[in-house]
Amino acid sequence: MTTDTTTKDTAPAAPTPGQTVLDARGVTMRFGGLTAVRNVDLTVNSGEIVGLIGPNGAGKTTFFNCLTGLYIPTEGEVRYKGTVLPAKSFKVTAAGIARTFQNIRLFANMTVLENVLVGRHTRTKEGLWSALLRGPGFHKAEAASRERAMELLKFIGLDKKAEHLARNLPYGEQRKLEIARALASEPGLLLLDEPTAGMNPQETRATEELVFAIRDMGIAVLVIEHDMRFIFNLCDRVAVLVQGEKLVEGSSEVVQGDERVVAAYLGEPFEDAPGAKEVAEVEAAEANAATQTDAAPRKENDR
Ligand SMILES: Nc1ncnc2c1ncn2[C@@H]1O[C@H](COP(=O)(O)OP(=O)(O)OP(=O)(O)O)[C@@H](O)[C@H]1O
Repeated sequence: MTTDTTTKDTAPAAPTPGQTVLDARGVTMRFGGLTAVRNVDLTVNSGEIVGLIGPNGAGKTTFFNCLTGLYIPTEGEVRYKGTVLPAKSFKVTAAGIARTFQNIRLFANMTVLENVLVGRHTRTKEGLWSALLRGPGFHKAEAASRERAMELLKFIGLDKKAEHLARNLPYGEQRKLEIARALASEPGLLLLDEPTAGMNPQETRATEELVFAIRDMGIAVLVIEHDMRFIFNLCDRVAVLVQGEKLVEGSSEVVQGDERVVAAYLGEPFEDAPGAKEVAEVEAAEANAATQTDAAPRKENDR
């Protein structure tokens, strides 16, 4: 284990290099008779960007929900920096895990800045009475929060639109704003659920750069995405879920070259896959039958 001898004058989220930030063990989630996630182990270390991929319905979002206190896993344990996570999402955020959602969840009628300020509530110490009475402590805390929120907006390139209503932002910027709001809770681990969904190639490329910059700020990242180019460019490690189970985990090169992943993702049987020969025979027989039907003379009552 590495010993940290540096003084703590850096950003609060900066972890010890190589430290295990997330440690999920044996996570299983059942909904009645359906096992959406089965016995999944996954770690994320500081300084890492880890990808989670898999076909639709593989259990990726359910796994995220198990990590963030939205679901209590049927079995298994999730630790953040060595401590078992509480089973409430706001406590998970306070512990240091922030997330974005597959479907944008902004406050559409609030400004861009206000949306980020909402994300800071787990980091402000001022309580309800302080907020209601609006004493000096409240004003100081509010000014510090606004300053940090503006820093984050500058970081993601939305500072010039701080006073715009969230609903008036183009789609790609709304996704960025979600990331800024998640960062406002000063996480040590950021979970991104399909951050480039609906984006054009330029926006996707910019998001890639943004995720690298977030990692460089000392925040570990776990990202779900269907855009394979994005994932393989970005991630130090990629885990593949198929039907709730982890099929493969490794570097981008290892995962891309794994024929089971290609088969699971593209639904194409790989060479020597069980049943591949039978499928080929059936397809050949069907093609043959179709040719014969086309060639056969029509009967009188077919007209
Ligand atoms: N709350 C729930 N109740 C019952 N079944 C659920 C629930 N949430 C998810 N499921 C089921 O669990 C399985 C995994 O779903 P999940 O959304 O986690 O997959 P996913 O890999 O994130 O898919 P996608 O890539 O399409 O978002 C699916 O069969 C889904 O229908």
